[in-house]
Amino acid sequence: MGRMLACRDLQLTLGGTPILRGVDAVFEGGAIAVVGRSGAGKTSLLHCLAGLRTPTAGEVTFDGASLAAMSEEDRARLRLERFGFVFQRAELLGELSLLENIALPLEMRGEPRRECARRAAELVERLDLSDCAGRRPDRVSGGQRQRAAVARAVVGRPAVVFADEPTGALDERNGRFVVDMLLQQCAHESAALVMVTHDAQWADLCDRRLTMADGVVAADDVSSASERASTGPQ
Ligand SMILES: Nc1ncnc2c1ncn2[C@@H]1O[C@H](COP(=O)(O)OP(=O)(O)OP(=O)(O)O)[C@@H](O)[C@H]1O
Repeated sequence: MGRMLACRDLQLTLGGTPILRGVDAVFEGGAIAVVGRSGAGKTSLLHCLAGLRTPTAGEVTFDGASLAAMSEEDRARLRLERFGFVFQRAELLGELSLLENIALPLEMRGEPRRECARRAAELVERLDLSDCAGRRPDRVSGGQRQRAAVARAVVGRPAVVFADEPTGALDERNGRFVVDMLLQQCAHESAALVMVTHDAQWADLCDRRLTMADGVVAADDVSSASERASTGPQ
């Protein structure tokens, strides 16, 4: 895989305060954890990479194209068609069932109804949501909501899934289940995963760990999970 997503000398200043102070990184696929202390700039980096926020200086490119050079409409299309998102709280639409929420990105793209329904049903099955797919988000557990958010993020076969503290609202057991599902589904759909987390145990499950400190990349390591995988069984 080539240089799918990259940023060069990325800077973000908000209200006169430098938040990102020159971030260089290349994301070529696999699962990347973005870690670091509170306030280090993890969420700000994720928002810039995903085209949700315009950096003050520097550049983000996706498949070689600069996000800043695109019109807002083209960036919105990029987010809808090539990116998937999972936030700390699932942010599902309360008036729709889980199944309808999962199908929504495909419907917004104007895909045929039958295909939307087929694909959403496939994700419901894969994420073990069959029992509650017809219910609204306020009638299911936090773990089920977050699994539906994972399904919605991958339903459109994105190139990159951005997850910001996807387990923040869950207990450890449900958190582990959601991270496992997220990793599994991204691998299944060949999507890269960029996951902001403060939790070292989730970062260890990723292939790579980008450590942010004070608005810059302090370390960029291959994580132990990936080293174990490449070493193979002894
Ligand atoms: N709109 C804003 N205006 C001014 N400062 C902001 C704004 N948004 C965020 N910040 C500051 O930018 C810094 C980085 O925030 P960011 O949310 O990117 O960090 P983070 O590493 O994700 O933190 P956390 O782990 O607590 O979520 C923080 O010091 C935050 O207070």
